[in-house]
Amino acid sequence: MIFTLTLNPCLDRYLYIDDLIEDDTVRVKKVSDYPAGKGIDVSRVINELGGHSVAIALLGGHTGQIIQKMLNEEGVVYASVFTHKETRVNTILQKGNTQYRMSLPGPEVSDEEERKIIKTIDTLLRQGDFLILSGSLAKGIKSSIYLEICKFAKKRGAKVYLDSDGKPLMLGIKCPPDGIKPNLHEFSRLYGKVPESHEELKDALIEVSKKYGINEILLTLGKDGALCYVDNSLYRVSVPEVPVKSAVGAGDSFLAAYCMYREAGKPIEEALRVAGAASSATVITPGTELCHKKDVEKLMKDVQVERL
Ligand SMILES: O=P(O)(O)OC[C@@]1(O)O[C@H](CO)[C@@H](O)[C@@H]1O
Repeated sequence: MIFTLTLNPCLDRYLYIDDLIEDDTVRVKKVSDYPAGKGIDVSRVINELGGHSVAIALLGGHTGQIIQKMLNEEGVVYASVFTHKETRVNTILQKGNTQYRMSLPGPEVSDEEERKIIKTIDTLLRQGDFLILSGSLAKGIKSSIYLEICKFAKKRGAKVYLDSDGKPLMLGIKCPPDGIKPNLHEFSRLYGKVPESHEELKDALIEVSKKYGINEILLTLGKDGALCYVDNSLYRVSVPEVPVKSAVGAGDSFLAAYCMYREAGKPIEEALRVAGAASSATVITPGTELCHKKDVEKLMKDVQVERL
């Protein structure tokens, strides 16, 4: 089974506007809401592709109830620890193809709520399961939480993937997780500088993998696809040029499809191909609707996976 963990979920609210003018009223043409947060996005993509996962999340208040309702409607299985504090609403201003993404800090989480989440994972996780730890941490959650969860999950024999940033990522990789899915900014912070060429990027991937003992690094590069280092081999994933509707969640879609295929025992190349197709399919879909299975199937033939 695949479990995703979202410690700072959100409702992604898109406000479609024609103009953003200083000191003037901005008339919103359309509003669209989606249940989100990186782990929830991963579970929604797995569900859309016909796979199985449980989204473990800390949800709260009216927004938390809305998210639960939306997940129920989509048929996404979740295990939530429910609090009275409002889950955040992340606002995305969409002006044509331009997005302004406002990410909120999230509510204060108590030690007791943190313990309940850990107990939920402890109750559900079995040997051979995949655990995907995704996103930022709500206020009050200690930055070593991913490190702690990773340690006990690995002791239990689960595979752990980490997709975060800043201190939670820097501490979490010390476990180390089996895999990480950084973008170029996050990866550069791990490496210590921005790689200046493609050659340096390849060397950097190997260096980071060896330094921290991370077996799978899935570096997503937006329209340039991905560069991945898995089981001591480098892979380039090239994606087709597609019309961009919203790139929000493209990285989550990559990780979702990859983990779904790996958990099902599929070869690395196949998992990377579907991952590339899922991220492209998300880019052509508006809002945080994420991908549609039919688009993923259609785009598969246009994704190239090359072992370097
Ligand atoms: O603030 P975090 O937890 O880092 O990321 C939250 C978020 O930006 O990530 C998803 C896209 O990856 C969005 O659905 C959501 O709004």
